[in-house]
Amino acid sequence: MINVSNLNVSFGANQVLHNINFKVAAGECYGLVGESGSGKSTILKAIMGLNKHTGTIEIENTPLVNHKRDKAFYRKVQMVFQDPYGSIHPKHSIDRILSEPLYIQKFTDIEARVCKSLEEVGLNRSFRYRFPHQLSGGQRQRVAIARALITEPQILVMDEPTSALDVSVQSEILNLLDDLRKERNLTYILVSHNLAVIAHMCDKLAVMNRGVIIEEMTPDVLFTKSAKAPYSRELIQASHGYEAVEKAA
Ligand SMILES: Nc1ncnc2c1ncn2[C@@H]1O[C@H](COP(=O)(O)OP(=O)(O)OP(=O)(O)O)[C@@H](O)[C@H]1O
Repeated sequence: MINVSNLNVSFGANQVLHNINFKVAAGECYGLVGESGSGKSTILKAIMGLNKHTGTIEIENTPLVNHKRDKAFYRKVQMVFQDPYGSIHPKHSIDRILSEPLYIQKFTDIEARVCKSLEEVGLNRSFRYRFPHQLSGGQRQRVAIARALITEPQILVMDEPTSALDVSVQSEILNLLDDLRKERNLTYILVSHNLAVIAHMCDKLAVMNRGVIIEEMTPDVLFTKSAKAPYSRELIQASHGYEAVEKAA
């Protein structure tokens, strides 16, 4: 479904991604973990065409050209950001926020789709007439997820989608994302610094350090502490998230 090969990104003389290679199968959740500054967000931004890059990014065996992304791309791939307050327009009603992508993609049954998408993320219809500042952080992230999914993309790319939320709300949103993936056979790429989140959500993960993928593994490697690379072992040892993983196991 997604095939990234020899991806390189530089900002001026500073090369921040070095030969990144990974594949994500349809219906899979692929995690990216690593310290702050390791290049996780830069990979997502390259996929979304938000920064210049070299190398190849293929979606369903079709290479994306340069860093430009067209309407057909956004029909297939959508992004959910860390901060729902920053990613949805603060002065637009929820109805307008959810309707806009439908108009852009030339859907006709807009009202029915808006109501259905609110229902799917656990918000009732009355939310249509509210504004972002009237919602809690968790409700705003539900709206951001509804907006990302309203045009029925196949792929969601997510950058720390729960880290701006209260701990009590984080698992609700993660469970919602997990359920939606299973219901719709969606493909996810999920960035998180929290190994417990990645272990809970992902089928496979890549450990990153300084713009390089150090090791790819399945979540059971986190549970069994059987990472191969010394850096991955250190990251797992150092992670509070890993303690949570151990407790949950
Ligand atoms: N627009 C930019 N201009 C210059 N340097 C940038 C830019 N965006 C990112 N970088 C640099 O690229 C490197 C990787 O950043 P990136 O945000 O991808 O890391 P990250 O792993 O997502 O970190 P975090 O977990 O803190 O979000 C960092 O050194 C960062 O300073």
